[in-house]
Amino acid sequence: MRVNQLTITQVRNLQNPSLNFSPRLNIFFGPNAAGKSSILESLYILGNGRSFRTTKHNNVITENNHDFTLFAKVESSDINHQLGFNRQRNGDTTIKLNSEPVNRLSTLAKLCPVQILSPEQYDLLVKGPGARRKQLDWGVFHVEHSVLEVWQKTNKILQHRNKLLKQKSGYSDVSVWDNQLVSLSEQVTQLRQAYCDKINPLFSQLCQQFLGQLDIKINLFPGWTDKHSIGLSAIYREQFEKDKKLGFTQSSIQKADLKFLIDGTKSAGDYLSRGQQKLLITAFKLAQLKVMQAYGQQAPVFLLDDIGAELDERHQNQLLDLLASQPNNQQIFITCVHLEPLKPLISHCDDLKLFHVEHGVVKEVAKDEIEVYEA
Ligand SMILES: Nc1ncnc2c1ncn2[C@@H]1O[C@H](COP(=O)(O)OP(=O)(O)OP(=O)(O)O)[C@@H](O)[C@H]1O
Repeated sequence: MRVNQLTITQVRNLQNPSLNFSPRLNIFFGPNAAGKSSILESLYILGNGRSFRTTKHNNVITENNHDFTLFAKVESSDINHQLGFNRQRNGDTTIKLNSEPVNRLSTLAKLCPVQILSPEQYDLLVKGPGARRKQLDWGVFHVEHSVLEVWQKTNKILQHRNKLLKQKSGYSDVSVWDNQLVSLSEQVTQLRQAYCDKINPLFSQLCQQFLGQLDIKINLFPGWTDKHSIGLSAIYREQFEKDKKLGFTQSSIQKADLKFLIDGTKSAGDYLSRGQQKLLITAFKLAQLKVMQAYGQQAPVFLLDDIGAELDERHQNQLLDLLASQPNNQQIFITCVHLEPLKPLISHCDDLKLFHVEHGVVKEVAKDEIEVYEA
């Protein structure tokens, strides 16, 4: 998938730019607080319906305005589409695809897969399991769209079961749902496990590149522990009284987690330095990108926010080499303050666009003009 054109209206400090992008590499450079990340935020919203920086949509709307609008021309599976996204301060959202209203965010996600690596995500290992599960499920969905229906059914039954548990219903009433719940939970787990099996060799290889000889792998925790291999049905039977007391199902796909383990046992979050954790997350995101390139319906747009901020020179160069070796159908958007470290990537790539951003004004700059800005 690629974004060919984007018009941004009333997003943060941006002065309503209308931008034509390169299908390969787009670099936004300029001083702090210029508006660079706000452009990536707009691209991210196109594919996810929400920001990666805030859970509050209203923060994205330019102060003293009522709404923001994004209008994009995108190419998805070789078909051109026009995509519009408008969000009002009162929460009303209108999404239009080729002038037709879109009611489901999953339609956006299928059409415009967007992956991001930003400083906000470097603490993924030490955050709660929810953030890791989100990353996992994002990857599973983009390799196997059918998982969405299974998730939705599973979550509906879980909600119903939890309601009965809260009402202190008896075992016979609650367990009516268990067979179906177990079967659906196993389907979700199988798809998650299949994704982990796909990503692990690519992830380990990238970790070796970034972190040296450490043996790091991803392990899926399905959401329950089955020490005696009794199966989920028996676990539900065993845990019923405790579930009833708590008022919810303790063992479920909603408790799943991705464990990043060193030598199969040590938790990477407890063992690695902050810097190493950042490299691990970078390797994980790149592995997700590679899985999608290999198995997904289409390659996602890859956003790299503040590329120079968190990595030392050697690792930044490794990342840039990896970006330079991405396949031709991989569209990349990068933000940075200074272009100097990116010069090898810039000279290597023929099909790139550079944009200078300052005080919310975005201006396309030719390769031979950049010295003026870097002076
Ligand atoms: N709702 C808003 N309305 C107007 N301006 C806003 C709004 N929200 C944030 N801003 C301002 O927009 C500017 C753009 O921030 P942004 O994070 O996009 O810049 P940046 O170029 O990525 O900066 P950095 O290099 O420091 O990460 C900031 O000055 C911020 O204070």
